Amino acid sequence: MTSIPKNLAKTLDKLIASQQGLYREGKVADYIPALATVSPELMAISVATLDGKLVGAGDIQAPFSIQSISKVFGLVMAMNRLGDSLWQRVRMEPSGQPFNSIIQLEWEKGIPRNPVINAGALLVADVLASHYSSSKLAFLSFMRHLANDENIYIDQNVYQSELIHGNRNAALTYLMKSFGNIEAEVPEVLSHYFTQCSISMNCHQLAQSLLFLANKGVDPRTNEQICTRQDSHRINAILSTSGMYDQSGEFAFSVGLPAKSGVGGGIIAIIPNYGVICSWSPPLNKFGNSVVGMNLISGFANELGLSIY
Ligand SMILES: NC(=O)CC[C@H](N)C(=O)O
Repeated sequence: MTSIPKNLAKTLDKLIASQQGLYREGKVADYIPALATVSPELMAISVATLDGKLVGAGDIQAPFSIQSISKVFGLVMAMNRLGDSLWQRVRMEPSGQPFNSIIQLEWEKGIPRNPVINAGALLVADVLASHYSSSKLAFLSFMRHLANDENIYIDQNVYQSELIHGNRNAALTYLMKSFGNIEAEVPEVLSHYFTQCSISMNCHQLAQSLLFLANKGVDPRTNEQICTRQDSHRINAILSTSGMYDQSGEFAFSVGLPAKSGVGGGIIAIIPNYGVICSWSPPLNKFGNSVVGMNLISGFANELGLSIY
């Protein structure tokens, strides 16, 4: 069991100070033009613990586009709805390819490698779109419930930008549909997926929302079972092997925590039986992971010796 440092706030302040200027090593995502308008200099880190501490440093109140971090929440909803039959439509293997790659999907007959690359998340979006009468509303309600904040919103500017520039995601979904692995109409699936990616949240909200994954599926603030214990272990396993895309091996090697990144520059990392870290800094490396965000999480994890391996 990890020992909680008394001076958590000081540790986080020092980490933020150590990263000044390093955002220049990355590049803010611009394939979704609305994301390119965010200041590259913003950065934040939050840590939420199972015993109710919430500590942060930097721009912790600034909302950002959660992008692929939303894939974790979508997966929880789909696992709760479908149970084990979900795994007949999507696998749980690392892809060894960029997050939006198409090439593997045809070889593997429209079955995505895992639910956190785009193909897999679009498959999950199809599950939600076909099993909820209003999946977008259900998703937003789920996020508001977990964050305990009714003000969490969908950034319409980002949504429109994704819709206009979403040809690759459309191609992935049509390809899966051609193999019979998509039930709803493709535009409906895309609309759900872009909606969940366009949700804005800050580091404090994201860290708190994911505490259940560090606590065997139970939200420690309310004792509510958000997913089964087995599913929380499975999700953490998928995040460990695939959550940082084609840099997941390096992240496991150097940090050793289940994690998920998004092209908005956010990263969440689960510390089992302890809490959740969320970091944010918009400039990304070539894998689509935040440069400074990774430094912040690895700095914290290494200082406290948090690797699960
Ligand atoms: N890695 C990501 O955050 C990708 C999400 C983004 N909405 C996309 O589909 O390309």
